[in-house]
Amino acid sequence: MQEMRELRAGAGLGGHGGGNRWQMRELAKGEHFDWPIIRRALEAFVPYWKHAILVSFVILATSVGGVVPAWLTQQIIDEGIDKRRMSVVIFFTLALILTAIATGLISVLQTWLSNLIAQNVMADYRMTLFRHLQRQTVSFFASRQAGDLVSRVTNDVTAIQNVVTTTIVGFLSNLLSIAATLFMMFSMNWKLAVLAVIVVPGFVIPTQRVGRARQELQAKIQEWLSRMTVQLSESLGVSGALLIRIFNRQAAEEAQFAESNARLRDLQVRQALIGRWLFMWLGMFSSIGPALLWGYGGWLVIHHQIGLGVIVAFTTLLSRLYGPLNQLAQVHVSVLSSVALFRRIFALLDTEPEVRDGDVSIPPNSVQGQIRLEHVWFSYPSTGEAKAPQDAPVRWALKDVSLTIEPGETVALVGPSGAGKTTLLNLIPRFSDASRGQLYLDGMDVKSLTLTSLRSQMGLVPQDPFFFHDTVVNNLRLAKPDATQAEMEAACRAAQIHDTIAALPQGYETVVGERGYRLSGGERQRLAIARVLLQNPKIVLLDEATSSLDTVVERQIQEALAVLLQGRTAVMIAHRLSTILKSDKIVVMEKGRVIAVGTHHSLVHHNPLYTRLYETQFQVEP
Ligand SMILES: Nc1ncnc2c1ncn2[C@@H]1O[C@H](COP(=O)(O)OP(=O)(O)OP(=O)(O)O)[C@@H](O)[C@H]1O
Repeated sequence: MQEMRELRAGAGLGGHGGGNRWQMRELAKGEHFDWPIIRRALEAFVPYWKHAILVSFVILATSVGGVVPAWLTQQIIDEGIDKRRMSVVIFFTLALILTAIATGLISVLQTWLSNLIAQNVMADYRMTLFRHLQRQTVSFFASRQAGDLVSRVTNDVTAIQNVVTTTIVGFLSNLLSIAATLFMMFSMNWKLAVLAVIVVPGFVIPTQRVGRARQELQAKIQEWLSRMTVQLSESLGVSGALLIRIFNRQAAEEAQFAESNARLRDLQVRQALIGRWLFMWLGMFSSIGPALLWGYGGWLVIHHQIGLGVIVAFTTLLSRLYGPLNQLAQVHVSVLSSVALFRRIFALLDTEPEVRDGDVSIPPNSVQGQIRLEHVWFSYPSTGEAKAPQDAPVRWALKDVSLTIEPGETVALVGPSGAGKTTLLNLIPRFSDASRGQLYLDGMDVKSLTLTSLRSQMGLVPQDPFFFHDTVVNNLRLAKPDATQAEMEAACRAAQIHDTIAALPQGYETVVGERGYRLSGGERQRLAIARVLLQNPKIVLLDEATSSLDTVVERQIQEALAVLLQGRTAVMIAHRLSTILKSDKIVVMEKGRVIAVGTHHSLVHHNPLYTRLYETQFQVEP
């Protein structure tokens, strides 16, 4: 629930409007003025210091420009109209028009500059985050929700816009506006200025209090809304609907919905009323303030202490005092919500990649393909929601695994679910590093090699191969960017997939993947094999699909595999008897340990676990 709320809070911060302020307040809850974070956040603005200085001058000009019309109006009334001097009236009227044009132009400049800074800082952060995420290991992504990461890179960063416009520019322009207004008021008439300032608490305090009450209600509304949304999406989805009907939960579901429905209704009525009272109060005050001004100011005019123009000027200045004061009173919320946002961004930036790059670069296909594991132990780091308590015993996914795979050998990893087969396979391309022990490629410690050169030596056929939403050609070219059409077709022929691709609507130019043309499981596997063939690595890592396939597809895959394995070192998580029979060596794993190594014949009647797997799990082709 908390995570969802964080997501929502992050999601909405880019926009403007009523809910936005609530979300900022929600984010700011429990936050404090964390100076190191504020300093680090400001560092991102350093490259744009010239723009920042310029924008400060522009804000100063807008603030001063905002009070000038009040002074000009006073001049028109007191020096022009009152003294019947038309030339003065014309002069100051023109000045009024020019000021309006000038402030309009300056405000455009301000918007342009502040957006330029915000968008640049945002683009910098997006790039830094994306680059940083590219350096993370696969298990980093396994332990996080994809949606959360996407939201950090998009929404959290988008919220930086808010930091610039609301927090920095807002703070500065409100402060300067108030200063300019007060200066103007006190220089016109200090007595009236004091009266105007006395009225301030009447404006600011109720707005603050009612604002807080509204936000608390809004928090409750959001909570009930989210409960309702969860219930709706669960109960109106096929699986949920099925579950509800099987367990006869319709009545209970209705009761639950009725409760959130009623709560929402009551809360929203209350929220609407709170708003009404505030508007009534503010409406009243925005009339009472000027009324008091007119009353007292009128007395001063009658006693010849001020001109009529001063009162008129004061009434326009009043709005320039109360609005900014109100906003300034809320600035701590936007500062704190910005701190919370940057804290989230920095937390992500500070996660060190689990796998560090080595220095030694080996040319592609220069290795023999010997893989050696020496006393390898591995435990998955616990992160996020799955974080284990400090004193919890380490859960080893691999325990003291020692194994040598000779060049050109085909090795099948077998074992029950959770035995550690995938974990072992993932250590070879360094998707993760062993917690203890060493892994060698041709006698070289894999940690000493650069990740790029290490990975270019090996091809991977995962259990459920993934293709980008792109053409077949571009998905194939991931393996070899300069592959010619002929090379690609040759690889696809060898992998028994050419005919299938040729028959697609646009042949090799058909878009496949996520929302493109859906290839079947067997087709995906063969296309993945073609991709590895194109890459032509010395080492092949393969996670065989568990699903049963029909005879034709099965034969096609076996033929494709036969080509793939020729002259290469292969480590396969095997599920099919035919694959296992073809391998030179079978490694039997259980609970993270290697319990036996041998051929099918040496194991089948001598290793009880292997015998059991053989009898129950290995899929025998029809
Ligand atoms: N990302 C992860 N985070 C934490 N634990 C994990 C992670 N992936 C796997 N494990 C745990 O590590 C152990 C070994 O898992 P692994 O996936 O290597 O087994 P496997 O033999 O490949 O199983 P299967 O045949 O079901 O895929 C299991 O206990 C599993 O729960």
